[in-house]
Amino acid sequence: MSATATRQEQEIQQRIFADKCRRLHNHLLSTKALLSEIGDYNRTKWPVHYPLARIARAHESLANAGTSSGSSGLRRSNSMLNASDATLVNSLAPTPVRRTMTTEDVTQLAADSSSSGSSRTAHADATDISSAGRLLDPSDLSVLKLDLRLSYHADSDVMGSLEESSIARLFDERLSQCEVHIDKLIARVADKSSKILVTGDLNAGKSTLVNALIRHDILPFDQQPCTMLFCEVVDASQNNGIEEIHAVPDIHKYNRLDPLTYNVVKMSDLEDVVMENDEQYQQLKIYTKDKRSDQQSLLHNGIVDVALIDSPGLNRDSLKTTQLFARQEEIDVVVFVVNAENHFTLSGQDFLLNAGNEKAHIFIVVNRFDAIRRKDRCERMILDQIRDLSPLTYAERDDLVHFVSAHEQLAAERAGSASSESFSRMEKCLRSFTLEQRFKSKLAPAQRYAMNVLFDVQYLAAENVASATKRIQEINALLREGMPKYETLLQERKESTRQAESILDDSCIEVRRHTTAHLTNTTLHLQDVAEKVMYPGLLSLWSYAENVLLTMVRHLEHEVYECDRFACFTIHQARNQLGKLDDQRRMLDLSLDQQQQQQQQKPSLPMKEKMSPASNSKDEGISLLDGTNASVTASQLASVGSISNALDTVQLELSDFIDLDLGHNWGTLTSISASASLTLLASKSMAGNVVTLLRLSSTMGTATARRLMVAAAALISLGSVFYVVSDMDATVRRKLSSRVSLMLAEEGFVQDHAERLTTETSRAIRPFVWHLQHTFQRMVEAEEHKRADHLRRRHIAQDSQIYFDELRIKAQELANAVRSVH
Ligand SMILES: Nc1nc2c(ncn2[C@@H]2O[C@H](COP(=O)(O)OP(=O)(O)OP(=O)(O)O)[C@@H](O)[C@H]2O)c(=O)[nH]1
Repeated sequence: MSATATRQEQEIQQRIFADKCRRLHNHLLSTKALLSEIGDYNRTKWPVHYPLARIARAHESLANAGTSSGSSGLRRSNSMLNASDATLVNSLAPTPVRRTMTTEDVTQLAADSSSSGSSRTAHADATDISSAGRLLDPSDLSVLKLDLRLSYHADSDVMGSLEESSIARLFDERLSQCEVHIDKLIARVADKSSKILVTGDLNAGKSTLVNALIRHDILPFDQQPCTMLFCEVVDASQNNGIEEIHAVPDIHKYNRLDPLTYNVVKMSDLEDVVMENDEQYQQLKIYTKDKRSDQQSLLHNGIVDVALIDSPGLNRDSLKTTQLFARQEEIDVVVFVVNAENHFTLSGQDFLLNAGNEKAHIFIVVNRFDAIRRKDRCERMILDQIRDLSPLTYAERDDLVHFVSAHEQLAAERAGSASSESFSRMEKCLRSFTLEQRFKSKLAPAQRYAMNVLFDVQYLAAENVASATKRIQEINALLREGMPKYETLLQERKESTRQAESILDDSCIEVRRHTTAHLTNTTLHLQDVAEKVMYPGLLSLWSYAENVLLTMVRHLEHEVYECDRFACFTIHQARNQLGKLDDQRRMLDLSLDQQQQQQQQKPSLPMKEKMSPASNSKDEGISLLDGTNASVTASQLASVGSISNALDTVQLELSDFIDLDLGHNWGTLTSISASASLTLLASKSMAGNVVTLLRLSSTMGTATARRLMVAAAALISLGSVFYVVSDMDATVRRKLSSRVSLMLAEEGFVQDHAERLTTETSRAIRPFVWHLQHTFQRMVEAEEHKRADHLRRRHIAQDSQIYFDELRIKAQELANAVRSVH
């Protein structure tokens, strides 16, 4: 193939690659937007349900399996792996990019979530969690898994104590981390250059390898750990062809054109800076020249700018290791250097697993192979490890796993002899992996990460559809079960209110009826009362009249008091009846509460007890129905004093003592005045009698007859006077009783008291009716509030069900689009 054809071929390849970059870039942006949207939804609408309980069960089953097999936890050491480590590593292996979740998967998931301990779960559980309490659930979640370093027990309260909101917060943080990482991936996809990170355990020969790759003894190497900071080696063409070393304190601020952002280090000082760096510099930027041609050199290759980054050894210290873990996110190719004498240490395994979240392919260089006596055995053992740690790398081991000696290569270079075959092949493969298979080295990691994120989103979306469906079913059941209770409550409220009003009305009517009848009867029979007063004689007539009056007043007072007592009794009875209604209400309240408790099946009884009606202040009205403070005494109702006051105005008058109208007791008069004629007896008044006699005498002719008549008239007058005097006590009683009756009638005595006692009765009973109505109202409102809350929660669950179902489809479509970039 001619040079022009090659160049044209390269240009076509570049354009195809650029198109893939653009498409992947867009898909990454969409994935990030999706995560951001989920974060918003998680924060504001529906705390995303996370399948913790399932993970806990998985952890427990793994722990049990671990106990029986005697496997140990993760240990950080340089020792070779033993058999149990290999088992563990197997369980830690990262997931390959998984197929998109189908509708059947979601259905299965929904079924799983509603039936705990399903076979699928049990199967996944047994292999998903590490025995170190670290959450690893590769069959379900990878990128969005929450690393809750807890020692779980499915039957312990740990899961319960992790509030939904706490999980949602942790999940939100995880989403944010993923968004940040996707930003880095976007930047990496957009970056035209390729970054190769050379990493591995301490003293694996990383620096020696970099030197060998650039054919330049530039990086210091030593038997002792020596690389203390990241050293990025790039072609001097990126620095106007000038070989220079920039020591950079802050890599984010580094600008080659701004000398303030770095210090230039002399080549002679490089070793000191690399070995003695005490956190002064974050990175060295080494611009160097590779004398070889574009076809041979990795740094200047005619296709992309390449940076080789030498890093401090993995197990140098935790800070450096953490930096390295963070750093590998922004590089395209990981060249993992393994010391052939040590194989993969646990630190190396950890790093590879972490990197495996997005990099399916890792370029592995097994260095110091010259020092190995039984090379085939070493090769076999290391490949076995790789198979477990990075299956896709193992699958392409011919291109991606190389057994070399960097030291020998450098020696050959110094001696001017040819490179070893193994090293040349390794270089060729690395060049191909970095330059020609740029999709695999640069885009595939981003694609893989996005696919894993989108699979996790689909998984969680399906989990949440199932969870929302379950919640809707639960709420529907609550609403269904609650409806008869609510209707009963409404019915009870209506009936009780009707009964309470009826008790009040009946009581008032009864008190009014009784008071009216009783006091009317009393006023009609006042004279009978007066008759009980002893008459002391004519001389004490005045005080007798006073006594009569007082006795009547006392009697009236007493009868009013009796009416009051009747009212009290009626009120008491009404309260008892209302109390019974309130007892029924409380029983109803209690039964509703108990049913609710049973429905909720919450063990937090103390809280519930506080809420129960028996101890709840909401029933403060109960006290109104009990005890002495509630009893109504007659004195509270009766205003008998007002009767005496009213009758105080009754003054004794002369007419109270003399009654000239004798008709009312003529029989008495005839016994005293026997001489009166029958005609006269029929007369109605004293004056009329006398006048009649005088008229009769004038009509009689004889003087004797006239005398007789005069005498008779005089006798009658005398008899009448005698009668009046002798009947004076009866007159007093009669006159006073009628005067008092009249006055009471005028004053509206009976009506006033009937009205007063009716009002008082109503006033005394009404609060109890109100209390009953009020407490019923509160119960109804509480029930309605509960129902409204259920409806609100159901609405949210329904929205979420739709949202997560759409999200699942969206993630599925996006995953398909990401997958199509190849
Ligand atoms: N036998 C042998 N020795 C090697 C090889 N490569 C490197 N070494 C030696 O191993 C020691 C460590 O080499 P370095 O290149 O400093 O190793 P490193 O991984 O960069 O070390 P740190 O940066 O300190 O982690 C040196 O003494 C090298 O000479 C090799 O292929 N074969």
